[in-house]
Amino acid sequence: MPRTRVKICGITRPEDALACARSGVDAIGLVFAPRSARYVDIAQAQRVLAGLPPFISIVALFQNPAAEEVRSVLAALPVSCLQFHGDESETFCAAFERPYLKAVPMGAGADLRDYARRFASASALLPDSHGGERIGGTGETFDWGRIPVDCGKPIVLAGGLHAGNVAAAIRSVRPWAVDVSSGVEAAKGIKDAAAIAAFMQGVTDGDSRG
Ligand SMILES: O=C(O)c1ccccc1N[C@@H]1O[C@H](COP(=O)(O)O)[C@@H](O)[C@H]1O
Repeated sequence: MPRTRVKICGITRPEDALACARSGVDAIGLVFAPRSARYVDIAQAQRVLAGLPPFISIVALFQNPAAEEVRSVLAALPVSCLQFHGDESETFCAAFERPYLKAVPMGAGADLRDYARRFASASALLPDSHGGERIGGTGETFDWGRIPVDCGKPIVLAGGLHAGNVAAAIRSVRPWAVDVSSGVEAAKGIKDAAAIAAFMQGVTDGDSRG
């Protein structure tokens, strides 16, 4: 089994991007959803990425953006992957010829197999606790038992993960990757290097036992 990949989302400061790199994080997420407390504009995103060593994937997160907003970010930043966290259609998500993650709000009735069929072009599905008024980055978990063993797409598990529960989440879901924002923060948009390191240890524990 490959080790579970880790994405840390909502990076707003260069020092937090470096803390991720030093802890062995695979991907960092930049939030371009204006309603988020973790929103960065392109200039801030460029500052965040300026001192980052190579081989760390950059994920650009959007929520119901205009196509032009996505294109502006892609033109200005070395984005490896897009993340769509709203009600975007498959046609829209696929229009940028870039790998993308499609977030799935795990409210009542959410059906990951159905999403896998409808978003055949997605690289992975990202089940999360958002939906309704909750835009994402909620820090809330959902019932991991609702994720089918093989839904037809790799799973990037999100929603309320932290150092204390990520090992159990990995043993329960066996996702391709885990994604965290609130659970490694000192305050909204301000990451905590010790919490990131502890989270990485939790991932190692989840991979090594059970
Ligand atoms: O992080 C945000 O502020 C955000 C805003 C809008 C949509 C998604 C957002 N974050 C994503 O939410 C999940 C879970 O976050 P948390 O660990 O529960 O805080 C994660 O995929 C973030 O990428």
